Amino acid sequence: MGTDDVRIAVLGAGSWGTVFANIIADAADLARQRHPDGPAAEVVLWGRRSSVVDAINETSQNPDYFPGIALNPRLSATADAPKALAGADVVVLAVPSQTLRANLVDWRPHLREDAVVVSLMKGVELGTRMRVSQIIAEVLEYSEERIAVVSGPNLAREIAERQPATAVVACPHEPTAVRLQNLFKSAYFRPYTSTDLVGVEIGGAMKNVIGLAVGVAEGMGFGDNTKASLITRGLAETTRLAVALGADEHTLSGLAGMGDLVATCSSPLSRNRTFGEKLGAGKTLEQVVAETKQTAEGVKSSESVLELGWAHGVDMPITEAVVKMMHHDLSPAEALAAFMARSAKPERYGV
Ligand SMILES: NC(=O)C1=CN([C@@H]2O[C@H](COP(=O)(O)OP(=O)(O)OC[C@H]3O[C@@H](n4cnc5c(N)ncnc54)[C@H](O)[C@@H]3O)[C@@H](O)[C@H]2O)C=CC1
Ligand SMILES: O=C(CO)COP(=O)(O)O
Repeated sequence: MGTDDVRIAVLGAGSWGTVFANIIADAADLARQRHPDGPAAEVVLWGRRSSVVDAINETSQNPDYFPGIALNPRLSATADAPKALAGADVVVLAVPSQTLRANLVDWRPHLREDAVVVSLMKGVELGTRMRVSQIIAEVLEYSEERIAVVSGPNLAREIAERQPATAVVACPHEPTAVRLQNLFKSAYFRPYTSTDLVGVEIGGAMKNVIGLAVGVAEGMGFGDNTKASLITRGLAETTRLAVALGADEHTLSGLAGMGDLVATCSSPLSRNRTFGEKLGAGKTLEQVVAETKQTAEGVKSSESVLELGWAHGVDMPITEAVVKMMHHDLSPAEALAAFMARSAKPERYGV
């Protein structure tokens, strides 16, 4: 590798980690076409299961998640995390957020001293109520210019098919966000920058919770008025929480707020919406959990975001209903009745 070349490790070969690694490999090819003498980027993907790793290396496909979709042939995979991390300038994290802390403790000794870490995760940690960037800062003891987040309307399957999409790369230190924007910008993936880490992360965590509620409404057979009402009041709830935590309210009308909320709540590809839909259609929580093979972050994060709301005096009625349905045996019909019986209010209230 040349001195300006970049090595990027993506940790997590599930749905989004695989597709994001592919975006970076495609972006690197595009950059090389435009500037043949410019720095090269090498992308390596870490996965837990050797069957997935072998398939990526041998067939340039991830058959467990995207059978038939051709990944960039320059994308390599390994089941050896220290090997993936060796010399990596940029480390991208794509595991379920409740598992991150334990994984990071294992990975920490293998990270380069000056590595930049990027979270693709959309959750809030149970117990600590920490956003993912806060977990990274605590475990790795990194300063803010070395921690970034990517979030937006990014249903992995569509981007695996190289359909056009946009996202936000957020870091309080703008030059880091711009550097990452350049590494991730491909012919079909257009990242914007932001310095509002709090707004981008709360938008990502909350859209999963609201996606569960919209899914329940879908499963109960309700139509577009109900779903539009939940999306809009969900955005109000998200914005109240984010602003209470220090975010810029405009972030929540952007790609990582409204954009992701609309994509998640409209799409049968969303795992959170699908989870809610099954519950709304009458399946038991145990049945739905047993049928859900991929990560539906909102199920667990609903509890931590509700606690964040309580701690900051923020009214979060949709989140509260979701928590009661996911964790306290409230039926969808009871949740709906309680929501509609709330006291009358002006459209805009609270923080
Ligand atoms: N799939 C999507 O469309 C998008 C997902 N995200 C976010 O990306 C994050 C990852 O989600 P997905 O890749 O979709 O989930 P996934 O369920 O498809 O994949 C998760 C991966 O993590 C691995 N994993 C599970 N438990 C683990 C553990 N304890 N330690 C290490 N690895 C473990 C699994 O083997 C799998 O490879 C989530 O926070 C999600 O909200 C963000 C944008 C889009
Ligand atoms: O984050 C996503 C879309 O931006 C993916 O949503 P789900 O996790 O609900 O599938």
